[in-house]
Amino acid sequence: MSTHIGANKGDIAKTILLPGDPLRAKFIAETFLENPKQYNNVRGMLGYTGTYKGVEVSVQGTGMGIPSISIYVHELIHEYGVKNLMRVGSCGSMQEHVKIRDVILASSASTTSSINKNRFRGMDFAPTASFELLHTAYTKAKELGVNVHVGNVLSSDIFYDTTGAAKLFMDAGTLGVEMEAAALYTEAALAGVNALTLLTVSDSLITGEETTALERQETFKEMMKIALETAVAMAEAE
Ligand SMILES: O=P(O)(O)O[C@H]1O[C@H](CO)[C@@H](O)[C@H]1O
Ligand SMILES: O=c1cc[nH]c(=O)[nH]1
Repeated sequence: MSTHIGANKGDIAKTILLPGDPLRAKFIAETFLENPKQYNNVRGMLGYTGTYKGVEVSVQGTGMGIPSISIYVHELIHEYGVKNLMRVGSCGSMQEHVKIRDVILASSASTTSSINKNRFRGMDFAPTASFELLHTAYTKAKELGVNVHVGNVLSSDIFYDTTGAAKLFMDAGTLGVEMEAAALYTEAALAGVNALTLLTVSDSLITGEETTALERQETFKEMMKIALETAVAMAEAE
């Protein structure tokens, strides 16, 4: 096992879905995977491996925020050899044309976190999605008829942000706000593996609308299907 994941080498698939919420990991495993086996319960951060359309896929909760996802992604890549990492999360819309229940594919992620400033000695690294995963996921989203947007998101360190930072990023066309994509992209880039963030819009910073828990579960299914179909396409392309 690694420090935070109680799996043996070989227990975790090459391609993984990463929801922030460990119960979303359980839901994905139980709803979509054949023969899901739970490989992790350390800190209640559930992880499972099963198959989807014959392709081995894992799903691992990552918790909320950059420090938490950074730990899981680092161990998944460096201790378990994971190569394709797809975050499946929720976000707040920052643009009028991005509606509740739409899906965003984050081509890039700005951040209010200082983590990359520290890593890159005060210089700005641009956390970017893998083109192959992004292109494949966009194609699958269109095939599934999902209302999808592609663009920049903001990975914020503060959920209840009263600093006014959100407005600066909105004015620059940022599509939505969440809390992890910039870290996922940076960890993946440093290791030379593929990463993508898919987000379902759960609320709007513009209108104040929110989805109910049930609505969120149902509409999150579209994002989950896009990610799983992308996993199959990546396996077929090998
Ligand atoms: O739904 P998840 O994947 O947790 O993502 C979003 O929800 C959490 C905040 O409620 C943060 O983790 C944010 O990034
Ligand atoms: O980080 C998040 C996630 C969902 N909605 C938000 O407004 N922020």
